[in-house]
Amino acid sequence: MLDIAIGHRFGPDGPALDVAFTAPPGVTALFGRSGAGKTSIVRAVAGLLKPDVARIVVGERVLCDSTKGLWVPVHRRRTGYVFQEPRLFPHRDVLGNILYGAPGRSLSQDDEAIVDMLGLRDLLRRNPATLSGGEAQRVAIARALVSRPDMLLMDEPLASLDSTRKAQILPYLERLRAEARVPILYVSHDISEVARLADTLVVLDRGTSMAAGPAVDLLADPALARHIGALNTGAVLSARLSRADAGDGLSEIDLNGVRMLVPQVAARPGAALRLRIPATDVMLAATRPEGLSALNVLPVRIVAVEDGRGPGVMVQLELADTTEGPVRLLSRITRRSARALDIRAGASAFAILKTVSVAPAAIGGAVLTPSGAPLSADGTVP
Ligand SMILES: Nc1ncnc2c1ncn2[C@@H]1O[C@H](COP(=O)(O)OP(=O)(O)OP(=O)(O)O)[C@@H](O)[C@H]1O
Repeated sequence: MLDIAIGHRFGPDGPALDVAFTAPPGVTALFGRSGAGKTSIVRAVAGLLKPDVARIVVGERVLCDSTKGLWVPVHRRRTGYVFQEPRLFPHRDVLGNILYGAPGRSLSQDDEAIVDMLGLRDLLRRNPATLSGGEAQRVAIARALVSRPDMLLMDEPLASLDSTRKAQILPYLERLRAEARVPILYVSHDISEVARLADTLVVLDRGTSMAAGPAVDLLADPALARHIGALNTGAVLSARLSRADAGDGLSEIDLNGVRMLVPQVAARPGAALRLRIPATDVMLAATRPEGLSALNVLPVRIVAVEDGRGPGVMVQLELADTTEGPVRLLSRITRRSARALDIRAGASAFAILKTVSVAPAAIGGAVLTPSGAPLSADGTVP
């Protein structure tokens, strides 16, 4: 459990930070535009920034409570910090970097498990200068974990990597989420990363926490689109792989009884998948369109229409033919189209999804290359 309340002002006329959220165990993503206050929160949790007023509790440990004058210094906080750049020590090999906080010690059994989880076994004697950006970042994560932190702070850990390296390291982070027993505070401005990794999402806007809650719910909340950004809003759905090879490089997935085609997924039938469908990739039609190249045309019911500030509206939809629980999507269309199609709550319509609109990098639980091709077993792009 993570309990954070921070009030701070950077100088008399400087920007203010006023955030409060509680997060269950797992990955909590801090998401917001540049200057929203993400790094300041992480620095306050680490003990590097002393807010004017704050109460920060990690699990059972109170790290800071300004009403009681309680302030645990940085070196006693037991937080592991991973920065955007790996910041490895160039004069030590990988093993020396991993054990930096424990000089003279060798890898314990638990450390060995961390090394294996992050795929570093064959790199232990390498000089950091010879590592790829993704490998170096995995070493930085191992170094943070080996110090046995109560909490892992990751500030844009993938931001300096290109999309191929990102795709390679994401499965390790998914493993970390599953296996690390510590809460993870994860800063990112990449919504597909957030959709893939976050259990809890905290949406920040100009120093204020606008919303905090389950990532799946918030990412699909039409009312939050103005803070998340229309381009970033989209449904995050759980699906099962029904046919890995549905021909033509496609797989068939099952969304509570509704079948959908996506770029081929490298997993066994029945595998659980996490799917992100950006609102801007969902079109609407009042009648079933004919002669369309899109493979996924799905009958839907309109749940809500949320007016934005610009020319667009955010439409919340529910798939009509589900056999189990409801499946909700979002569609962003222009206000003009909404009027022309008479889109209003309760009406029926058809949602049109192009297969390519299911971004491969946004599919969790299976590893795909940017082209949609499956990764080879060792995580490299074939
Ligand atoms: N030490 C400081 N003195 C003055 N202003 C600061 C200081 N640290 C941060 N700020 C300001 O506080 C605001 C929040 O900064 P912060 O770095 O937390 O944002 P962020 O969401 O992490 O942004 P980015 O995505 O660009 O890293 C910004 O306006 C920043 O300029």
